[in-house]
Amino acid sequence: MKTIPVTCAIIQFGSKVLAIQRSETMKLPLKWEFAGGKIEPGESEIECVKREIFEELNIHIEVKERLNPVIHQYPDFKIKLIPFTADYVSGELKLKEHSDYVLANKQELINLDWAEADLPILKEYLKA
Ligand SMILES: Nc1nc2c([nH]c(=O)n2[C@H]2C[C@H](O)[C@@H](COP(=O)(O)OP(=O)(O)OP(=O)(O)O)O2)c(=O)[nH]1
Repeated sequence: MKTIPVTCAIIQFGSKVLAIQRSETMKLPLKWEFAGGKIEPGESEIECVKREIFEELNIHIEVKERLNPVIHQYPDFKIKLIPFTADYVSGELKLKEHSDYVLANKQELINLDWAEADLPILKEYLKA
């Protein structure tokens, strides 16, 4: 099965972190994730994550650090999820596709019902 490359951003708003919830009609319905999406042909990882964040959330970010990618096999597809930490820069946050969001303290994040591929990323981020 082919591995789909996906970027995502752990976006920091001061001491808070943004998590977003997938809608009922998306794959992995109602799971929480970091905003991002599939890399398009010819696009760099950083171009991808910035584009996806603007498309999904209407905000601009400054990308900070690349964390370790996670390869995860779901029952019917496989992804390589490439995470970045980022800081919010500008724009009014508007959800274009997702059903909900939270701005949480680091310790609160673990209580959400995450997409499985995100759990190792969250653990790495919380250790730092
Ligand atoms: N954006 C994002 N996707 C994630 C995360 N964790 C995780 O398992 N995924 C999965 C969900 C999707 O199947 C895929 C990301 O692609 P996408 O967001 O463009 O996918 P989608 O379901 O909206 O689009 P599609 O497959 O219907 O074309 O990776 C995450 O933290 N962020």
